[in-house]
Amino acid sequence: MTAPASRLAGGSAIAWLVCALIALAQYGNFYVYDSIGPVADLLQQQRGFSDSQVGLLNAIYSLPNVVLILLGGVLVDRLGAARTTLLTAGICLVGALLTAFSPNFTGMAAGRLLYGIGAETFSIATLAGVAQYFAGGTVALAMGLTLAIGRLGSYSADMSPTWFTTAYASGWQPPLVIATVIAATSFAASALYWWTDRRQRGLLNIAPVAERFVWRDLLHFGRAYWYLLGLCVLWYSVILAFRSTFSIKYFQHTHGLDLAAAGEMNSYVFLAAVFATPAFGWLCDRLQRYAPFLALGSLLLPIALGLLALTHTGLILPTVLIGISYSLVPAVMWPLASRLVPPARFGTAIGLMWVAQNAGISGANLVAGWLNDRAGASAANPAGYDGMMLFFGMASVAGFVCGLLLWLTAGRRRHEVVQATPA
Ligand SMILES: NCCCC[C@H](N)C(=O)NCC(=O)O
Repeated sequence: MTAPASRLAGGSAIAWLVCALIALAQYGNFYVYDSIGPVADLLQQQRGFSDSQVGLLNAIYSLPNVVLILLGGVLVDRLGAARTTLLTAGICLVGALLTAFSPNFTGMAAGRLLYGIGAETFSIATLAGVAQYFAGGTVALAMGLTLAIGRLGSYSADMSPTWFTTAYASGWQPPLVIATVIAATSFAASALYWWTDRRQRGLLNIAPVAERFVWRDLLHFGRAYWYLLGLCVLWYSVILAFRSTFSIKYFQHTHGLDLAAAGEMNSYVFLAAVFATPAFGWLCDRLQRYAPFLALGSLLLPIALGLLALTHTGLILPTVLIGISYSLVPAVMWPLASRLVPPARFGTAIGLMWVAQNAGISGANLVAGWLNDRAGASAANPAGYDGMMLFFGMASVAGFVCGLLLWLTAGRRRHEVVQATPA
C-alpha cells in the first residue's frame, strides 16, 4: 500500500473533491458487487442455475484475491493510487459487461472473476488515495465517508427491484445491464479523480513511499492481531455470503416475501450502515474503547441468525441486529487494527487480513450454495435452508469467540488507552 511522503493539505477543496470522486467510484463498485443477490431467484427460474452456481458467482470474486491482494499493493506502489484506481475501475467495467451479456454460466462467472480481480485492488487504491489527500486528523472521517457512500451502493442494489420494477419484470438481464451502467459511472469518476490528481501532482510534486507486504513481519504480530484476523475472516464470510448472496432468496422462500419486499428488507442493513458506521467510529474514538464494541458487534450476528432460523419473531428484529453488527464491526475493526500493530507493519497486517478474508468469503459462498443444493432448498422446501443457517450460525459464534478473546487479551481499558501496543 502507498503512504504519502508529503501530503496535500487535508480538508482542502481539492482533497474533498478527490474524496467525493473516490466515494462516487466506490458507490458503483459496491453496487455491482451486490447486484447478484437480487437476481439470484431469477437466475434460477429463467436460466436454471443451482445455488452452488449462484454462490460461485460471488465466490469467484474473492477467490483470485487470496493471492492478488498482495500484488495489488505492489501495483499501487508502482503505478500510484490514481492510476491504479482508473486501471482497476476499467477492469471492473469489462467484468460487469461480461457478466450482463454472457450467453451462459461460464461467461458470467468469467465476468465476475474479472470484476473481482479489479475490485479488491481498486479498494486498496482508493484507501491509499484518500490517505494521500488527508493528513492525520481527518483521514478516518474521509475513509469513513467513502465507506459509507460505498454502503449506499449496496443499499441501492437491494432497492433496485423496487426502483426498477420494469427492468426486473423483464428478467435477469436488464438489472445486470443497469449494474454495468453504474460500473461505467464508477469508471468515469475514477477517470476524473486520475485527471485531477495528475494536475495536482504536477503542481505539488508528491512522492509516495512504499509500505510493502513483508512476510517476516508476520512473526512479530501479537496474539490479539491473530484473534482480530480470525474475527475478520469469520464475520465477513458470514455477513457477505448471507447478505450479499443468499438472504434475498432466503427471505423470498422462507418468509414468503416477493422480490421487491425481500430486497427492501435486506437493504435496511446497508442503509443503517451509511449513517451508523461513521457515527460508531466517532463514538469509539471519543470513548477510546474499541474491543468491547467489536465483541458486541460480533455477538449480534449469531443472535440475529438464531432468531431468523429458530423463531417466528419476523424479519424486523434480526434485520435491526444485523444492521447494528454491519455498522459496528467495520467501524471498529480497521481503527483497532491500526492500534494493535506498529504503523510500519500496518500494510502487511491489512494485506494478510484481506487475503484470509477473501479465502473465507469465497469458501462460505461455495459451502452455503452446496448445502442448499444438497438439501433441495426452495420455496417449496424452506427447511432446505436449515443447513446453510446452521453453518452461518456456527461460523458467526466462532467469530464472536475470537472477538471475546481479543477483548480479554488486549481490549481492557488499560490496554486501549495506550496507543499501538502490540499484545
Ligand atoms: N464490497 C464487498 C467486499 C469488500 C471486501 C473488502 N476486502 C473489505 O473488507 N472492505 C471493507 C468493508 O467493510 O466493506
